[in-house]
Amino acid sequence: MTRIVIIGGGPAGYEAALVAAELGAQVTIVERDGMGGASVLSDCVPSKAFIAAAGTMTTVRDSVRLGLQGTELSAVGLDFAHVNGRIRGLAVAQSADVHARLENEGVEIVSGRARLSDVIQGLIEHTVEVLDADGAVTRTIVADAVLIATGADPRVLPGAEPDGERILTWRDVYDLEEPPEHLVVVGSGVTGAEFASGYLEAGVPVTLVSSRDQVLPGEDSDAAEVLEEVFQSRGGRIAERSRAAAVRRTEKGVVVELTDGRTVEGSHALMTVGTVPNTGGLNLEAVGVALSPSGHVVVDRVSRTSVPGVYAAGDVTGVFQLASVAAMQGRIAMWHALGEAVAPIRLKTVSANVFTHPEIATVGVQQKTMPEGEDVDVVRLPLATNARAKMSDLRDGFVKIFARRSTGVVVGGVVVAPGASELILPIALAVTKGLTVADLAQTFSIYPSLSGSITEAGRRLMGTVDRS
Ligand SMILES: Cc1cc2nc3c(=O)[nH]c(=O)nc-3n(C[C@H](O)[C@H](O)[C@H](O)COP(=O)(O)OP(=O)(O)OC[C@H]3O[C@@H](n4cnc5c(N)ncnc54)[C@H](O)[C@@H]3O)c2cc1C
Ligand SMILES: NC(=O)c1ccc[n+]([C@@H]2O[C@H](COP(=O)([O-])OP(=O)(O)OC[C@H]3O[C@@H](n4cnc5c(N)ncnc54)[C@H](O)[C@@H]3O)[C@@H](O)[C@H]2O)c1
Repeated sequence: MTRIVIIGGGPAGYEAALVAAELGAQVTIVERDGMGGASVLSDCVPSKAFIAAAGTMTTVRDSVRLGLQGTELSAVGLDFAHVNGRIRGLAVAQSADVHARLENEGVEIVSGRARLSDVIQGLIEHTVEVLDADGAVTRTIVADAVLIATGADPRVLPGAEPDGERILTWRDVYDLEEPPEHLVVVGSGVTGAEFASGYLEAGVPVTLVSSRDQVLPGEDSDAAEVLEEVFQSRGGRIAERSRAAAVRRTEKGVVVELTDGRTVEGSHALMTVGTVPNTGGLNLEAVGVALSPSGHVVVDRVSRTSVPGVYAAGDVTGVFQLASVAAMQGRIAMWHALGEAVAPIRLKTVSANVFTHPEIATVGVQQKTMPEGEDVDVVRLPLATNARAKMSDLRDGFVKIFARRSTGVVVGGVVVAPGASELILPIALAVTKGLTVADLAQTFSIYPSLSGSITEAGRRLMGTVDRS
């Protein structure tokens, strides 16, 4: 029986464990915090649960525009202690579900911190040590294949070290009993944008410190523009082209010092300036596992590292920091290690969503990365022209589809809308399966529906397909 040891119980680790167990391997997973990993306990699941509560509050407040009355709709608020208590409970319950599922599938779960401990490089077997909280080795496990799935932690800006009270990382916010009087979010990547949007929707005054010309520098520019407009129209402030040099505590709150000498004051600062891969203490260099200049574990498209029999998946590889990609990299590693036929990961088909208000979902080819002169046509339909959107008073957002002019094959798309994370699926399916704009155009969508804009975009693009 092939022996597999997995270090880290996040989506990369637990999805890999499920595949390996199903294929009959003897699987041990070592986790230092809790099953589900940071994704379930502190990052993805809690943030989306908070955003769900805050979004509901905005929906109720905005329903005044649809004619709802009877209570003080425009003044409803969030009970932070309740919301955060519910989120902590939800994370623990989700972690317990993952734990139970793994146990049911026969996976051995070991609590502790693991590290590789091969004494000689190049052997066919690998050795993993498990350490307790005091650093004592409690167990040594021999494996035919090891998966490193240790994730990433918040990057700490020197001079702005989190204290868990006023200077926070995104993992500290669920301990707040009261809403911040004024939250300064430092960093406008996906994490910063989501928290800035979520807290604003929760009724908290927010200033977003963005080091770039536009928030969400990696996303579609039109989408980022819509987000900025909505954020500012709801009273959010954006300090553009502002790089934080340090964050200081004051008597009443915090001061964020910018590199150009300006300052931004608030009651709390939320640091969202990126992540660092969790490779420390794993003994990777000694075992010969190559790291990139950014400190991520280098992997190929079937999750192999530079050491035969040692695989890596998820945020520790820095490939695409998404739970879905982590899970797929983990599964692929196990299929490969256990001799199954496996296709290398196809990153061009990954769909991703920014859970702001409105949401921004993307898949495939994007304008920012498209080489000049590419044989690609684009159509953009504003949400405001969609009948269903009008009925619900949705004004901000659009559907954008990219298709090859020569063949009509759909190669990418962007949806900016409430629920964009659900609406992107037909476009993702088209990109993954090489469907054409005609396939979209000829699909019956419901009338009235937001997805009607996707089939309509297909019809518009049909007219541009090269028929020569
Ligand atoms: C605020 C936030 C929101 C996000 N929202 C989304 C989202 O909506 N959708 C999405 O797709 N992605 C989202 N992401 C990204 C997503 O959370 C990550 O891509 C995902 O968690 C990566 O999974 P992983 O298994 O690689 O690592 P993790 O989930 O970080 O799990 C790694 C685990 O390894 C454990 N570990 C580390 N070192 C050791 C060791 N030496 N021994 C034993 N255990 C160890 C850690 O305790 C941890 O539990 C979000 C990220 C952040 C920061
Ligand atoms: N919905 C989702 O799927 C989701 C949600 C959150 C995070 N994630 C993923 O997690 C990963 C990490 O995202 P992130 O947003 O935490 O990190 P990031 O590295 O993507 O963004 C950090 C931002 O902080 C800025 N920054 C750095 N130093 C700064 C300073 N001193 N002052 C001001 N700004 C500064 C950077 O320019 C950058 O724009 C990403 O790959 C992201 O896609 C995904």
